[in-house]
Amino acid sequence: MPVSNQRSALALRLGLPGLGLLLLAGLWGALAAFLHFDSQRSEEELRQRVLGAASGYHAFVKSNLGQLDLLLRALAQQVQQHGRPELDWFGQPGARPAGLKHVYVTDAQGKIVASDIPNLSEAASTAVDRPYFQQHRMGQVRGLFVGPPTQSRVSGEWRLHLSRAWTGPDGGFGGVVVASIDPAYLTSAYSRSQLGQSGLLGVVGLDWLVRARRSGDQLLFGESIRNGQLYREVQRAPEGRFEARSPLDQLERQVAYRLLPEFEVVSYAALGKDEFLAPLHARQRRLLGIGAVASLALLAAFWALSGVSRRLERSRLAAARARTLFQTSADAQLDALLIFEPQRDAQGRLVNLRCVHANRAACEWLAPGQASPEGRSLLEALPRELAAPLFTQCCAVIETGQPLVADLDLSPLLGRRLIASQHIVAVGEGAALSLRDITKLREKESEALYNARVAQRSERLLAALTDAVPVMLVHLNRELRVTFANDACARWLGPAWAMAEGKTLHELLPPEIYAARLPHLQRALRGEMVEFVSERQTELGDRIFKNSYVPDLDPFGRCEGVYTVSADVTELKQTEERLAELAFTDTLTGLRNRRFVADRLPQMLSRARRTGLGVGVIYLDIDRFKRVNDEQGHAVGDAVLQEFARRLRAATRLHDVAARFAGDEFVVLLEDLRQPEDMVAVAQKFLAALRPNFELAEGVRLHVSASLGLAFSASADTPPEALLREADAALYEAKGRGRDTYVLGAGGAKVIPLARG
Ligand SMILES: Nc1nc2c(ncn2[C@@H]2O[C@H](COP(=O)(O)OP(=O)(O)OP(=O)(O)O)[C@@H](O)[C@H]2O)c(=O)[nH]1
Repeated sequence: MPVSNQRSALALRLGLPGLGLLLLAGLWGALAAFLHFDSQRSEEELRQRVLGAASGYHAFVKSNLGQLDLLLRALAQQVQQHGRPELDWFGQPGARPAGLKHVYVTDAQGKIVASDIPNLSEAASTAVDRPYFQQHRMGQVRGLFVGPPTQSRVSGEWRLHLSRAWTGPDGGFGGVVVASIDPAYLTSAYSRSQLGQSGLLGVVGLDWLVRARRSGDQLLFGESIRNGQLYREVQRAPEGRFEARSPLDQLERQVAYRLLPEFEVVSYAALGKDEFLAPLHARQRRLLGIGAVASLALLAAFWALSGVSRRLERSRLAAARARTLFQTSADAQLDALLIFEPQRDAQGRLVNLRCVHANRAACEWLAPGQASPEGRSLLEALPRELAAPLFTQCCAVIETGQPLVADLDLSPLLGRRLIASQHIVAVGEGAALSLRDITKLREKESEALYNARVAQRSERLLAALTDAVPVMLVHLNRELRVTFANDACARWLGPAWAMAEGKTLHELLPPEIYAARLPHLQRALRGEMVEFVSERQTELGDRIFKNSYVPDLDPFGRCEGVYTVSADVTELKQTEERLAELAFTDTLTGLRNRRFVADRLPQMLSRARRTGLGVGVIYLDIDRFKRVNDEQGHAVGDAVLQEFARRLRAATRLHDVAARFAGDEFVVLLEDLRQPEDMVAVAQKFLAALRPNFELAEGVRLHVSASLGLAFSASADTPPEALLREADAALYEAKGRGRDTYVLGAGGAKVIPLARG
């Protein structure tokens, strides 16, 4: 990040909270100053108001006491001059001072000698016990004495006695003149509008008994305040101002007082501090509230502003990171990327495109060996043959907003093969061009196309082959569902197999055939190669098939299905059978041959064990056959052999075997013989069959005889060779006996029981 950006970010990060704190400090500083000033001003106003009130009250008290004093002076003078006072004028309107209740005069003994009190009782007509009388009689008071308030014995009302001594005719103490006033009158100057509810007006004597005191509606008389602050203040100065909490009502007041030395009283006025300063306090609370709300609002505003600034900063950082990331990743990617912004003329026509970004691949592909296109116009930065069509395409994309995808052959420009896939998309007001190297992709595509064609050809070939071969080819998946069946299946197994794909073998095969095939299929699905031969009826008749079940293994050796290959081996089997037949047949005579005897004789002996019947072997040899050959020729010899064979076969039962053993030797195998003698009848039958002359071709007429050796056995334990040897030995003996006869072999006859049951 550039250094200037870092500085401005730091300034923004620290500046906003700093500014907020500064504003807060300023706000609270101004508020504190104002509150302080306001408080000072209010307290000063309180002081001035108290002083004003005290001053006014002082004048009120002084004036009223002065008037009463004048009255008492006049009264005392009148008494002194005339012996008794004239009190009638007190009753005249305007003559009686306000607040004055009564006046009376006492003699030197305290007896009330004149009074405006009507019907004064005897008990009440003396003032000898009154403090003011005693004070005057003792000569302790020279002027007006403002006595402490007393409560009337008669009415119970409070009275304040203002008294003055009068001088008797002898120049001594003559008595006192007294004016009783309502002490409340002294506080009648109390103005609620000026003093409020907790203000105070009061007069206290220097005996520190309250003459009268009013606060709000509360009046108080005669209370001692010697322990109060006023007492201490008056000791210090005759007038002054102080602040104190009243012990009487516990209210804090600003008090101003002034001594009236001529009446020995102190007048004082006070204002309740809380009440007077209540508007100030309310204002202060209001202002503090406003200050708190303003602070909160300020804090909230700055918090929001810092939040916005932090978000802005984060966004700016994220944008810078994204820009760097974009630049790095764009340079790292293999695709070429260019971003253009449009440049328009005054009429809004798109006249040029300016490249605002080109990554490394773009520089290498589109402007090889030249300066980066960044910051330059498309038409200048890129080779003309490339720039002109690109300009047209980009303009079209910008104007229509439709992306454009096309292939771009950069081979001529680069001198090497490079096919690029070109994508142009509208980005903002401009366009982004990206190019991807798809040379290999295109090569692979054409290779794939070629391979697909080859594969199609191979597939067609395979289909032609599989359909042409006389083999049924089927592929089954693991669920034994047909995925492929060649045409041969439909030809042999019926039209259902033409659409066998997707069907299960269970659906396609008759139940008994399916049951027979299933074990083989299961073995093949386990990975085993299975081969077997089966016969079945097909559309082309009964056929024999050689079946091979080949497991379809994937590269990991897992069996995914089974290929079944069923080849029609009917002809092959028939050929095999024919060949087998030929192998067991003597070609000259058509009888069985020596190999057949060797194959069948052991089987007969095995059967003999189960049936309990015997097996017989008759060995026959044509007598003096050599002479026939020699005299008649070999062809006649063959004809003799053929005729001999014919007569032998005719005389042999169907299940017995007549075979030419070799040359002129024949063997007949007999089964189910009860005893050796049963063979004798057969031998005689043979000899009888030979007896008629042999009528041969070309008029040749011959008498042919044969010698027979007979052997018998009813035991499977008898080796076939031994039985043949025994028959051969018997034949040899028959030859020795002159030929044309038979001999029953002795060995077999002796050891084998001839008959059973
Ligand atoms: N024509 C013809 N002659 C054969 C064939 N096989 C063997 N021979 C002849 O059959 C004759 C058999 O003679 P032997 O059995 O040895 O003697 P034999 O003349 O029959 O006299 P005995 O058997 O002692 O009565 C030989 O001359 C053989 O050449 C054949 O296939 N065709």
